[in-house]
Amino acid sequence: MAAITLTDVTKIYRGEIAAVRNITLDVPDGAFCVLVGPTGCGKSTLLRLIAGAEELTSGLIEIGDAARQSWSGGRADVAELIDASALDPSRNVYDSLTRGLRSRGLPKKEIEERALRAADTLALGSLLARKVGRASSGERSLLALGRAFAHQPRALLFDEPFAGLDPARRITMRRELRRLQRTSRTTTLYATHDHEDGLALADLLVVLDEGRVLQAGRPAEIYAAPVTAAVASLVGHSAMNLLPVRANQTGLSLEDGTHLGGASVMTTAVFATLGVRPEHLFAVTPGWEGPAPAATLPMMVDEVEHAGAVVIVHGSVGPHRVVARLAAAPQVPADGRLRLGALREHLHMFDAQSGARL
Ligand SMILES: Nc1ncnc2c1ncn2[C@@H]1O[C@H](COP(=O)(O)OP(=O)(O)OP(=O)(O)O)[C@@H](O)[C@H]1O
Repeated sequence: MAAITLTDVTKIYRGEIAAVRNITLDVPDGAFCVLVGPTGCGKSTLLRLIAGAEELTSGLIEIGDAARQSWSGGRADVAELIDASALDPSRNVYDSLTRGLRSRGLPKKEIEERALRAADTLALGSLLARKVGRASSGERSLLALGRAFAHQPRALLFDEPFAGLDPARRITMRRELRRLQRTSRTTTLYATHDHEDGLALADLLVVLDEGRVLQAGRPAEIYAAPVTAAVASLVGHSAMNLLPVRANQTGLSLEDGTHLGGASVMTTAVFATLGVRPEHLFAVTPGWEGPAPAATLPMMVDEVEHAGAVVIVHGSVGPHRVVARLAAAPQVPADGRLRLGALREHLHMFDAQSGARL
């Protein structure tokens, strides 16, 4: 297998659209790297550059001992870009699984062995004679995975591979992919909008925006200490609540003067952005006996949504929208006012101007 090293990689389309800007990144051999970021942040372009399907504007891409400074065409045995929607619907599943192997001229017996092993692992054995066009979208996603791992390239590149699947199927496929990747130790890059995918799958999580890397590291580190307010809003089960505050020794207050507590949070007076994740808020109801909150948000509740194991409460704190994910439905008084608390270790402070973590 192979490590992937990007040095100062830039892609500018038509001389003006900077899709990828000066990206330097090391993906260790055998790692599962997830690229997350909003639409248009450059995820697909980066994968296509690594696959050799796009010409680099500048920089260097190394995959093991194969390096690319200018475009010379991708080599599927080096880095293969997997796309379930690109499967030919008129082929049968077996043909589809083996196509890339045949074009590489591998011996017939090895092709058969690899294909049957992949079909067996993914429970596709009973579908081998079926036309791809007659397979369900979940089966096609499995087939795309099977092809990817049967080919055994040095690196695998996935671009939103499970985008069309229902949530339950998505989670199963995600687990399947992670299992196959762990077994084969194939260096994998996986692009997604879904930050939960990133948190669940990645050894290395890379947060992109506007063609740049905002932060790269272990998912748990990025979740616990996002380097900027922008990263905080891009990584988590849902976006972090961000509130502009004035902070000093006496605590945190909103621009309308509402005091939020937080006396020991900042020692110097600053204009800042307070960040707190929805899942880190709790309802401080009368008779509350849990830990004392370091800061409290007086919320005017406008919607309580029951979402299975959690309850999602929507409302506003001053003029700002706030969301809380609570373990149980809170008792909201008739006036709609609910005090939400957060512990010190769950309060994130960012510079109001630059967004940098304070
Ligand atoms: N062939 C192209 N020609 C011109 N501009 C392009 C081309 N491909 C992508 N872009 C632009 O480059 C930027 C990055 O696009 P890219 O598709 O890489 O983003 P993305 O993060 O994968 O988005 P999405 O999540 O929507 O797939 C966008 O502004 C896009 O419009």
